[in-house]
Amino acid sequence: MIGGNHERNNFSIGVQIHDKNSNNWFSPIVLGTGPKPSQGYSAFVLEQGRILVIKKGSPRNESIWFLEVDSPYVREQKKLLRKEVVAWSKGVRGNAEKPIVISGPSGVGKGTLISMLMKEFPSMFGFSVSHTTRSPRSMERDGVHYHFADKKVMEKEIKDGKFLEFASVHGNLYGTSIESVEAVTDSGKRCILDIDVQGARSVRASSLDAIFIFVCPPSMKELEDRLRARGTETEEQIQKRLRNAEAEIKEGISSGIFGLILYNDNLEECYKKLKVNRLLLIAQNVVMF
Ligand SMILES: Nc1ncnc2c1ncn2[C@@H]1O[C@H](COP(=O)(O)OP(=O)(O)OP(=O)(O)O)[C@@H](O)[C@H]1O
Ligand SMILES: Nc1nc2c(ncn2[C@@H]2O[C@H](COP(=O)(O)O)[C@@H](O)[C@H]2O)c(=O)[nH]1
Repeated sequence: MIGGNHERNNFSIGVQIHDKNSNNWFSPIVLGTGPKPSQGYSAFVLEQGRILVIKKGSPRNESIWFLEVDSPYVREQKKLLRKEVVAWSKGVRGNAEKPIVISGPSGVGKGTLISMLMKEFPSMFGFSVSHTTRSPRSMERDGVHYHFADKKVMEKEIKDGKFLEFASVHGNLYGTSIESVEAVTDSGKRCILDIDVQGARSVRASSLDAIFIFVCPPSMKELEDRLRARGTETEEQIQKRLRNAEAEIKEGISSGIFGLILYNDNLEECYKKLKVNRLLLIAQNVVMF
């Protein structure tokens, strides 16, 4: 049941589950941010374990919401949290631009390609600033490159449902907050997410309709050279990232998560392919370059 609650003079939208066997009602963990309390919502049960919530008479570009009850994302969260879980996700009617998820092993050039795209099309693309528990590099600024977070605080925020996805990557916690994605989409730009393969898998299982791109290095030797030349990691961290890279590349190429696989050999060539294949990306065909 989705309904209005009066709690300490605050009107809020609550969710309760009815267990037919015991005839009991209980409150699940509610992940994500639901619609703002107001009157005039309608709910429609959709296939794939989702309920569409829409406000009557809202303008075409106003947000609509999905309450995920039994989607792959919710099933995954139930397993992780060992509790009953439902999740709100935001949808947009009209010509909303799909977010772009870019993954690939550390050092392959994702950040470089994203910077080029944002520099050339500043009003078209916006970067989703992730949270991480790793320490900032000398050139990195809090709130610009990452939200540098305390592990306990971030874990609590994950439990509170503030993250679209999160993963332990190379020994640190990384995650995309719902707020970070909304900040970009609310500004009318297409959101770009630079996240690892585990994160991409979680986004794929969520109801965020995105385009998924995997960036591959021309060889492991070249990847190693790029990581070393960047000079941001210790030898131990480079070795860890290279070990993880092998599994990430295997999964990136074979998992079917990614609609486009780009080889970043020559940077300019790779960037051109990223730009000219926008139509192919949108069609979500698997293309190898
Ligand atoms: N095609 C290329 N040829 C040579 N060097 C490149 C190429 N693409 C990127 N680089 C260089 O490789 C290094 C790693 O690139 P970048 O930091 O963009 O990788 P990344 O995939 O974002 O890594 P991480 O996942 O660790 O953030 C940088 O020094 C960058 O200048
Ligand atoms: N699952 C997520 N992965 C993320 C996120 N933000 C970044 N990343 C990935 O982490 C590695 C390492 O990044 P680095 O900045 O320490 O070099 C890289 O592959 C990123 O794609 C996130 O929010 N979620």
